[in-house]
Amino acid sequence: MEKPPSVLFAGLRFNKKRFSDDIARFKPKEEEEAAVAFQASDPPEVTATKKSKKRKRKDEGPEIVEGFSVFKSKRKAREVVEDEEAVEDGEREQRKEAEKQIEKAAILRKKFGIHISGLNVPCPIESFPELSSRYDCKSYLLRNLLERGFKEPTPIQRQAIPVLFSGRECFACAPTGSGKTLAFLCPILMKLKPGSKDGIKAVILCPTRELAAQTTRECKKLAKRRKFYIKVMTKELSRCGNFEKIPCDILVSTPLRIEVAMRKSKLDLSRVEYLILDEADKLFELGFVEQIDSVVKACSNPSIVRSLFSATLPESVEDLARSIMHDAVRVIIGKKNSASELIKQKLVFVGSEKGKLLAIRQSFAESLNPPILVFVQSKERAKELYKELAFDDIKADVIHADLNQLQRENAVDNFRAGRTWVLIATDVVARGMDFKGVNCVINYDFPDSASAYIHRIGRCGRAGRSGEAITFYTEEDKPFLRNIANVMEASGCKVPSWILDLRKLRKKKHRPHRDSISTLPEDDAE
Ligand SMILES: Nc1ncnc2c1ncn2[C@@H]1O[C@H](COP(=O)(O)OP(=O)(O)OP(=O)(O)O)[C@@H](O)[C@H]1O
Repeated sequence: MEKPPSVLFAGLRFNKKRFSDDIARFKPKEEEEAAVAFQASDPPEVTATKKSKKRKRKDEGPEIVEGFSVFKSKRKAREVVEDEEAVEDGEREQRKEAEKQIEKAAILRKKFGIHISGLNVPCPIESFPELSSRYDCKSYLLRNLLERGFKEPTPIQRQAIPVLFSGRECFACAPTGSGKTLAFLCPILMKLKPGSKDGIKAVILCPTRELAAQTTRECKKLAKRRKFYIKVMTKELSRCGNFEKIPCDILVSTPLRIEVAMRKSKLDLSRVEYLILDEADKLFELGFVEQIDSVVKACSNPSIVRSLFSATLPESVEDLARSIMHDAVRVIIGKKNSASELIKQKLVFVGSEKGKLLAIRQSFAESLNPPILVFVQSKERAKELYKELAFDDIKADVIHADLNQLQRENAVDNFRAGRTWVLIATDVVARGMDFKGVNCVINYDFPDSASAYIHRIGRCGRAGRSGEAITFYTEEDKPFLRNIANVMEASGCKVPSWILDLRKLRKKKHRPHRDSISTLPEDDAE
């Protein structure tokens, strides 16, 4: 099993006074060794060598007291030389091994576009079975991964699993649909003992109930064949659940519900070992940040491992998080804050609100390739567009925050099952939701920021599949085009040069008042 790097230096105990001359001779080497180990990737084999050496030295018996007899000191001198040689050999071997591991890690990272910062970052895994050889991962988990059809780890999984498993805190930024969920669930399941009676051991926070429910489902599938208690925080649980009696190893919640539970129910988070903030940049936005703060405080276990995951992690969020994290590792896959390269992105000028309705109808008439997700700016507009499309013999549905939980769940389930072809949505499903096989995302209303754009279009082009994203824009949206165009260009899409020449805008959010969506003349629409 992988051990912290400090183990590498344990066991070397010299009588410094006695061997001061030798120490002087060895000094430069020690420094060199420290430098190598600082960069080293926790090579497990190296750790093992050192451990056995430590044991051997202990078995050699008590140290000989200087000046005890001439015979003994002669023997001692010979032993010292032998010892030195052995230490030199060991060190050389160790250094060679560490260098090999560093090289291997560098090759893997280059191959998979993994960028890291932080000291002593564990080597990425080459394959899922390596979890078992390197970390003693139980066979049930490998079996579950295989059953889900996951043959190879994705780049974020290759790096984030070893990082979290070895107890390092972590910021992770990887494209939408690249398997971040499994990257944090795997190490949690590997590390925790199932069915513990002494409280919640892992907390996963997500910005929406839909995402919390999805993550819980994913976690249960991965934990199959093990008696983990995995719970999603429902409204009832948060208000009147007695967590002293409810067995729970892993708790998934929105920030609001967990905060209510901390106030109203007996929710003790002091034994939590893993705290994951999924869609972390959203969780650090105004409206969530106070709740997050109280959860972070309540997770008071000194050895807690906290981590942030998102497809978009602005510097401001990293700075804020860095102030609470210890010795965190930063893992970026590909280019930071960029859209998935699997999505073909297109900007379409529609002139006005009326133009949008014509354009979407025309697009559906030409080729309707469901499932299609259509994003609008507000719940009012979602209802309006739904009314319009309902006339058109298209199996459409709508999801927004005005629906009750059951209606929201039904909308998601029907879309997942293919009973709904077109789902009209607000940003409530823009983040994290994994609708399998969405072919096209239409931004009916221009997204309010570059990160909103990345997450919205990221509902297609997931898990290696291709997708298409169409963004309508009007005269009013033109000044904000450049933000989106930059994202498009960074992910390899063609963008007209005039857009890239537009002036940079200071204002990041764009949420204009828009005319209502209707084919009726203005007066009739009133
Ligand atoms: N190793 C793997 N091999 C194949 N598919 C995988 C693998 N890991 C995860 N997936 C699948 O990839 C899809 C996307 O995964 P996930 O939802 O975790 O993405 P994400 O990176 O969290 O995306 P988002 O940023 O949108 O939240 C899921 O359907 C998941 O089952």
